[in-house]
Amino acid sequence: MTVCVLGAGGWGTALAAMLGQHGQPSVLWARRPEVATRLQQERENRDYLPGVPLPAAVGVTADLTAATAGQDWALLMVPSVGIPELLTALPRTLGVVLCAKGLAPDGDRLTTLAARLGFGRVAVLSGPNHAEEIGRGLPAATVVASADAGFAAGVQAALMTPSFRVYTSGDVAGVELGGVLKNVIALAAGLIDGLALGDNAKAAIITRGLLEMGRYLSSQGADAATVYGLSGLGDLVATAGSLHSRNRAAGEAIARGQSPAQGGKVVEGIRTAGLLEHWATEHGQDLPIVRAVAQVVSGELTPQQGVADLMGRRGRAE
Ligand SMILES: NC(=O)c1ccc[n+]([C@@H]2O[C@H](COP(=O)([O-])OP(=O)(O)OC[C@H]3O[C@@H](n4cnc5c(N)ncnc54)[C@H](O)[C@@H]3O)[C@@H](O)[C@H]2O)c1
Ligand SMILES: O=P(O)(O)OC[C@H](O)CO
Repeated sequence: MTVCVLGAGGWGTALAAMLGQHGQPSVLWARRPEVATRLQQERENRDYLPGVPLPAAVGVTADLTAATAGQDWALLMVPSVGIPELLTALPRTLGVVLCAKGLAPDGDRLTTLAARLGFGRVAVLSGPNHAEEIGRGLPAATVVASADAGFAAGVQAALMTPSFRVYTSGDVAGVELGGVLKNVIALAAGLIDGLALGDNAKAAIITRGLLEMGRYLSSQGADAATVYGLSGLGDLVATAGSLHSRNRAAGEAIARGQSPAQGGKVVEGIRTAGLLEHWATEHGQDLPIVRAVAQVVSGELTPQQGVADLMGRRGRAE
C-alpha cells in the first residue's frame, strides 16, 4: 500500500523520506503547485528539510484529489491553522490521522473537530519526533491513538520501520494534548535559555510544566498517566532541551529581544499559549506557566516580569 502524506513541510517530508528509505511507498501532497514541482525536480525539500534526499518511493503532487484517490486513510501533516480547511476538502469516508501539535481556532482538539465534521475514523499521531532526525533515519518512537483500535493498529503496521517504532493507545485526548502543551512549556524553557537563568530554573520549568500538562489533560477527560508517556514527558524532554525545536528557539529569541519567527516554519506554541490562557481564565483553572508564556509572547509582560510573576506566587506544597 501507498501511505498518503498531506503536507510537505518539515514533518510530512521527513516521514515520507523515512518510509521511502525502508522501501515503503508514499504520496506527498504539497498545497502549493510550485513547491510540488520543485520537490519533483530537486528531490529535496530545501526550504523545510534541507539535506534529506527524497527517495524514489516518494511521489509528489499538488492535486489533493489525486493524492487521496483510492486511499483508505491519510496522515494530515499541515500546521493546525490549515487543518480545518484541509479536513473540509477531504471525503468523509477517508480515515484521518491528525499529526499537527496545535488546537482548532475555537480551542477544540483537532480530533474533536474531525469527528464534528463527520469523519468516522479519526486518530492522532504524536511523540518525540524531530523531523530533522527522522528524515535522517535516526531511531525514534511515537504513539498513534484512536477510539477505533483496528484503525490505530492499521496505521501502526503501515508506519513501523526499523528506524520508527509506533505504539498504539486508546487515549486520544491524552496523546493529542501532550503534543499541544509541550510546545508552550518548550517556549518557557527557551525563555529561560535566552535569559541565561541556568539549569536549575530550566529543570523547575520543565517539572512544573509537566504538572500543568497533566492538570490540563485530566480536565479534558484524558488518562492522567498518559502525560508520562512518549507523547507527554517524552516529547517535552525532546523539545525543551533541543537545538532543533522551533518552539524552544522562539522563546530564546523573545528573551533576547528578537523576533520569534523561525524562517517561515510554524511555531505552534505561540497560538496555543493564547488559546489555553483564554480557556484557563474562562474556567478558573490554574495554569501559571501557560499564562506567563501567553502574556510574554503577546507583549503584555516582559520575559523578566513573567519570571518574577512565577517566582512570586504564594508558597504551597509540591
Ligand atoms: N517539524 C517537526 O519536527 C514536527 C514533528 C512532529 C509534529 N510536528 C507538527 O506538524 C505540524 C506541521 O509542522 P511542520 O514542521 O511540517 O511545519 P513547517 O513549518 O515545516 O511546514 C509547514 C508546511 O505547511 C504548509 N502550510 C502552511 N499553512 C498551510 C495551510 N493553511 N494549509 C496547508 N498547508 C499549509 C506550508 O506551506 C509548509 O509546507 C505542526 O503542527 C507541528 O507542530 C512537527
Ligand atoms: O520544532 P518544534 O518545537 O515544533 O517541535 C517539533 C516536534 O514536535 C518535536 O517532537
